[in-house]
Amino acid sequence: MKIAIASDHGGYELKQAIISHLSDKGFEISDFGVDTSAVSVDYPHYAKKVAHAIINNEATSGILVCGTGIGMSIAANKVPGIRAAVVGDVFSARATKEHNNANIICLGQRVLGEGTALMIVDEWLSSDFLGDRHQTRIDLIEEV
Ligand SMILES: O=C(CO)[C@H](O)[C@H](O)[C@H](O)COP(=O)(O)O
Repeated sequence: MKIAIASDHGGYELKQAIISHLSDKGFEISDFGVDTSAVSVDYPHYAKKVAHAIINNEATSGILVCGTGIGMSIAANKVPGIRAAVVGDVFSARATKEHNNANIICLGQRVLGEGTALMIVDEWLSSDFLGDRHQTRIDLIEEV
């Protein structure tokens, strides 16, 4: 499983912690930046990079980190085929894979502690889409 990840300046430290955590577990990571929290950047550029990596099959799952996760999710969901979910708890992490087949999760460094964030990432990556009625609903989303 190849993971694409990016953050803005408001999510840099958590992005680095996630990269370290997932690298230790053997995941292949593509880091689309940023490389520092010291420079203010515009999160849509980074959401676009990860969303396109997913759509172009360069990665199977994407993780976006900003202050809240919200701006990243709004931007990523503009790309057709992207289902980006802001997640703040472990139950939702599992549900957004099982029910929504979210291909990107968005996390807020200014909202979440690092321990919770890493548990969310682990739960999402280890869960499976349930299909069936949930696929019907995803198909309806695509029609919207
Ligand atoms: O887009 C966001 C809010 O949904 C992110 O949290 C950004 O990281 C945040 O807006 C950045 O804010 P800053 O004041 O420019 O650091």
